[in-house]
Amino acid sequence: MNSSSFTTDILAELSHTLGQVSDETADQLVSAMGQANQIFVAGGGRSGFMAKAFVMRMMHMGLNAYVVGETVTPSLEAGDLFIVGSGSGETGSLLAMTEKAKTIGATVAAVTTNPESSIGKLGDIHITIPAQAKAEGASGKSIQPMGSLFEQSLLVLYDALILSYMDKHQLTSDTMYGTHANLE
Ligand SMILES: O=C([C@H](O)CO)[C@H](O)[C@H](O)COP(=O)(O)O
Repeated sequence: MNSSSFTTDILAELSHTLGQVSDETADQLVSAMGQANQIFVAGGGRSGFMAKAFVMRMMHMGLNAYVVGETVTPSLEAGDLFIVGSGSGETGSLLAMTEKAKTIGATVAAVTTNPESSIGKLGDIHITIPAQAKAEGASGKSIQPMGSLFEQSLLVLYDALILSYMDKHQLTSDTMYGTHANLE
């Protein structure tokens, strides 16, 4: 098979997977983004790359959003929003952070493949992306290796949340471009 056939298959997987994500829970997260003083997004490995992309867009929209683990990221406080994206919902460092965020009094939003996972169960808001998680093996849910389908779906979901927030707050690409980095 050539790469364009694989592209078609990947897009079909994304469409099928994201078509099953609940609008209701996604809307809950968009509302929480509007209410929080500060927003923290965590993710490991490739899920962490998607967190960085999401935080960049939230910054463009004027939100106080931070990637967990960066040197300039401040303290989480009670009432802040902590968003964790983890396909397995079991990554140890993320589980420890989620437990701490909960103890501090943050609202926890968990995006995982499994609401019954250790991280999923801690979510005040839980969004389920019904993709294959990294250690699931040949699940039949994806032709792609490991957690690729989850990680791609996570980026598209995060971008959909951005569009929803923009729509609710009458933001445009032009206004957001005003906060884009000018040292690049
Ligand atoms: O980078 C990843 C790996 O390549 C799996 O495809 C994962 O995103 C990373 O290991 C974090 O795992 P999850 O917390 O299960 O998303």
